[in-house]
Amino acid sequence: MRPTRVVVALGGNALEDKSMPSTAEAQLEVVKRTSEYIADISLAGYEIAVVHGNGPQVGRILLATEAAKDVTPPMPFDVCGAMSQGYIGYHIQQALKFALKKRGKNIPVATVITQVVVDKDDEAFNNPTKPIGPFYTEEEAKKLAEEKGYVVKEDAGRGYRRVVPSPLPKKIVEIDTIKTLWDTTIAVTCGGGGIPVIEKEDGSLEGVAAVIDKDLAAQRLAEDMDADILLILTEVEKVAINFNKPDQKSLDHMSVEEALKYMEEGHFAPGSMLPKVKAAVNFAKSKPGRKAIITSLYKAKEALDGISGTVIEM
Ligand SMILES: Nc1ncnc2c1ncn2[C@@H]1O[C@H](COP(=O)(O)OP(=O)(O)O)[C@@H](O)[C@H]1O
Ligand SMILES: NC(=O)OP(=O)(O)O
Repeated sequence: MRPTRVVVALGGNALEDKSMPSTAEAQLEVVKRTSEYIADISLAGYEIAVVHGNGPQVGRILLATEAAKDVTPPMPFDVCGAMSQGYIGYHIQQALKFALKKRGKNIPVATVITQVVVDKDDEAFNNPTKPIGPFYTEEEAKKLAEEKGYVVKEDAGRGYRRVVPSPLPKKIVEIDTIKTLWDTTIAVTCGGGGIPVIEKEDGSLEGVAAVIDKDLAAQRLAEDMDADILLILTEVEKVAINFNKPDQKSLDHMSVEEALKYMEEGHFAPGSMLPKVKAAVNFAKSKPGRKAIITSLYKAKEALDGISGTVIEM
């Protein structure tokens, strides 16, 4: 029997600690901590690939390149996405390799700079929803909207952020490379949801200004790799209904049918929990036996052991 295949999607708290400065050095410290949890999953015998977010990081790269426009030409949006995959992947490679080594496991870890095809007519291009970069006050946000033409939105009660289009992931361009690597290597792939590209009539690809949701890209990857489990790691141990209300109730399990009903009732915030539940539902119903788990990074191993997290299955 082949080992259980798990696609791990890492949320923002796996890369950043809000109490630390938003520097590359601080990110590496957090990634070292995160890698201990991922290495434990690998040590337990699961075959894994790692997907990560990039909202704060790609936003900061864009700000830096805009701010430096008088000294060097600004980088296009898709290139900023590629840069975010590169430096986050580098940190994961370094930290995860070491965490595995400490556990006596000599497994290669490699980042695949990944392009993901989106539909050029995706309606997301007319309705930006994906928050990127830092948080702003309402006043700062209004000023940025006026001066730079940013679209800004309130982000789940946490402040204002720039939002960009987030089209659906259709096809992972480098999937054959990921399949080739799978048996020998932990691939860090589809970072930041993948660099969004559109297919042109002549078959060539062109990068576009957008950020794909990494949980939906992880779902695409999990299906393409015939994974058994999509493990979505975030800040909360379990998904809740009536979230942040006096009658909040954490869930150990949701059938696909229940999840769809809760979605319709508005229990999951758009831009945070909703895409995770959508990705989980899509994966769970894509083939019998597949399941998704949403839990915190710190409970990841326990969730795989069946004693934590919210399981979503048919
Ligand atoms: N129904 C819900 N149950 C649990 N958490 C929820 C719910 N609705 C919104 N959330 C919020 O969603 C957050 C996860 O989304 P987000 O921080 O955007 O993800 P990521 O970990 O990928 O960066 C949780 O930490 C929680 O604050
Ligand atoms: N690309 C993406 O989904 O990033 P975040 O998880 O940081 O929002």
